[in-house]
Amino acid sequence: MNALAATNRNFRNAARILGLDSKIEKSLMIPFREIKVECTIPKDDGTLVSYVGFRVQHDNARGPMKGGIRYHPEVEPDEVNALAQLMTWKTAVADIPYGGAKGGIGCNPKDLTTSELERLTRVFTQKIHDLIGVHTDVPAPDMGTSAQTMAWILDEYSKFHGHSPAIVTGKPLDLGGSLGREAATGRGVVYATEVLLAEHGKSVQDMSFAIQGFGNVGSWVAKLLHKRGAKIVAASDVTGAIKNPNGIDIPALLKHKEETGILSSFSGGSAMDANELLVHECDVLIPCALGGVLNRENASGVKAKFIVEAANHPTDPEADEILSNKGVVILPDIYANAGGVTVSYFEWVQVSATRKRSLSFRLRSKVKMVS
Ligand SMILES: NC(=O)C1=CN([C@@H]2O[C@H](COP(=O)(O)OP(=O)(O)OC[C@H]3O[C@@H](n4cnc5c(N)ncnc54)[C@H](OP(=O)(O)O)[C@@H]3O)[C@@H](O)[C@H]2O)C=CC1
Ligand SMILES: O=C(O)CCC(=O)C(=O)O
Repeated sequence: MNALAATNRNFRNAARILGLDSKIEKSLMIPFREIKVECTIPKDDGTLVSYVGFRVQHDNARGPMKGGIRYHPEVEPDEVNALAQLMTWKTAVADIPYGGAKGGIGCNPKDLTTSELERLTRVFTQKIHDLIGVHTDVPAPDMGTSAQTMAWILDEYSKFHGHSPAIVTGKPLDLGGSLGREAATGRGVVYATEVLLAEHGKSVQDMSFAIQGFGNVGSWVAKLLHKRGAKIVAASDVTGAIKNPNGIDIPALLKHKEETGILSSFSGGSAMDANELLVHECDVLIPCALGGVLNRENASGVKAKFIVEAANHPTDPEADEILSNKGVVILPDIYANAGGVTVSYFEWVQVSATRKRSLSFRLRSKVKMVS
């Protein structure tokens, strides 16, 4: 199902349960602003290449709009709209004073060199700099982007608006980033999983896990679950999946992924098709990659008793229904993966407070000098 149709359908159901006024319901389904920009850059060999960048600002009733920037070939307007809407609900569920936004560029970052990625990020920032702001819309990393991407945005934005460390979160520590932001989404997913299992009289040590995606979120989930004694029986990235019924040696897999970038060539397990991971024998399935991966085609084959949505909207509403009828317990994305944006909020407050303190210090020094 189309990502926006799915998100709207879930929202309409929630609005019905809440008894929300139909006019408010309608207004909350229309984004505050949709931005679409052309980003042309010279490649390293001098040829020009063009990409389309998006930023959707969904709602700011509760505070500045907040959400990641994704670099992925499948980035398109409906998906970004859906992700922006989810950010509004997520920041509300986490009770942090933010609204929701999301952005992205339809590109494959693996096909671009570091200098090409830098140029692309800077051009995108030039195109949207007057529509984002430290008190209006604050980007962060998402799929295919990192602290380095945030550093480029910060630097480019600051050329127009003066040094503005609060314009992005998830930035490097040296630029005012927060300790723990990189691990925060995965850590939050693990905390949420522990609480969910405890409610069902279980613990992570008793359970077997399958993890789809081994990037920022998936690798931290695997690392932290493994540390707690959980058995991870399957893991995947875009190159494929591996399984080991006795439990994968996660530190060795992390090292292998870091060194080769290819999870599926890991020798500590047997290879399996990436899609098979979703229907693999396990107690807990944790999708940590793309949206819509659980759908009406594969939902009836899911063996897991629990699904923790670390990715954004990994479960189509149709799959939701099939899985719920099977008694599978699903922990929704807007709760399960809210650890990232929560630490982003701390980073933003921290850097805003530091800047205010340093400005007032400079002002006091000036006043002293004058008197
Ligand atoms: N980063 C954050 O703080 C937050 C992220 N999220 C959500 O979590 C999800 C993952 O984000 P993040 O970890 O940051 O992204 P990354 O880009 O760091 O990692 C994405 C991972 O997914 C893998 N992948 C891509 N396509 C497939 C596929 N078809 N099958 C299996 N694996 C696949 C990638 O493989 P490969 O390594 O080979 O490229 C990579 O390992 C997204 O839905 C994102 O919106 C939610 C909240 C916050
Ligand atoms: O940290 C942030 O501001 C946003 C994280 C994000 O994009 C998400 O939660 O999906």
